[in-house]
Amino acid sequence: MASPTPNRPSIIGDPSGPSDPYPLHMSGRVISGFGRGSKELGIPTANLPVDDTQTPWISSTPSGVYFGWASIRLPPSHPDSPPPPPPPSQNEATPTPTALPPTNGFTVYPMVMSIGYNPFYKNTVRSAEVHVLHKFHADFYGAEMRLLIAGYVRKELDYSGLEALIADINFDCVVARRSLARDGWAPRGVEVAVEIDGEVDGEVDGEVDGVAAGEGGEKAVKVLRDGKLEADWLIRPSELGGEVEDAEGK
Ligand SMILES: Cc1cc2nc3c(=O)[nH]c(=O)nc-3n(C[C@H](O)[C@H](O)[C@H](O)COP(=O)(O)O)c2cc1C
Ligand SMILES: Nc1ncnc2c1ncn2[C@@H]1O[C@H](COP(=O)(O)OP(=O)(O)O)[C@@H](O)[C@H]1O
Repeated sequence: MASPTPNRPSIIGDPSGPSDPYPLHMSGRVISGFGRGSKELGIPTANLPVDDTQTPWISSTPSGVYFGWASIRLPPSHPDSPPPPPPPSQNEATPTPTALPPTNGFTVYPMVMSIGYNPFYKNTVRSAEVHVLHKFHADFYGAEMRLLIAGYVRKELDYSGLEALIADINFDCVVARRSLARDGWAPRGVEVAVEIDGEVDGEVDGEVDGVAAGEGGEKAVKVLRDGKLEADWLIRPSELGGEVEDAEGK
């Protein structure tokens, strides 16, 4: 049984971006798990159905921890739902050149996830569980979620205790944030925000809201607007349309 993994790198991959076979895609509506994430770990995870007819790569991918981007279409009733776009102005002939393309009600967040059997809990069914690196003010069961999985962090482990599992997951979150907060790993055509707790690539070169990164262990938010990673899958899915359903898919 494992203790928290010692001395592992806090940043993964070349600054230029993911390498083969990444990025991988996955999507579905958020379903319930065993209810342990929030209650036992303090780390909620949004589960997606594991279905190899929809997601052919999933049966051959190693169980373990992955990181990337989650795009979620929250229902209008959700407290974190983005405001609807303003109606087009009569006077505005062409959009301003800096305008970002519409995201069709989806918002893109950094995420870290586990695919596997959770050996600490000895699950018998393989699950895919996403911890979105964002503080939500309500659950979003039933919401449509799309994933762009950018890389692999580590294999899943059994642990000597809950504290060791939590410590490793918390470090996975650091790895995901630091790895994603680089233009080569950020989605193109959409603004994303990543909370970071130190310098990335030598300096925090995006817009920083709040305190300077790394000061006194406090976190800063790096806003990335110049991402290079092709991410149409997240923000302009071809089959978009239809009603945005409320929680639980109702
Ligand atoms: C980033 C991340 C890493 C994880 N690593 C492990 C692991 O190494 N071993 C393990 O048994 N479970 C691991 N888990 C799964 C948690 O045990 C799981 O999220 C928890 O059991 C909650 O499950 P539930 O949502 O079904 O209630 C990980 C989860 C996340 C989000
Ligand atoms: N940051 C977050 N990341 C993932 N899920 C979140 C987050 N914040 C709130 N949630 C909600 O919490 C649910 C997961 O809670 P959890 O206690 O792990 O239960 P379950 O076992 O049903 O997945 C998600 O389905 C989602 O609706």
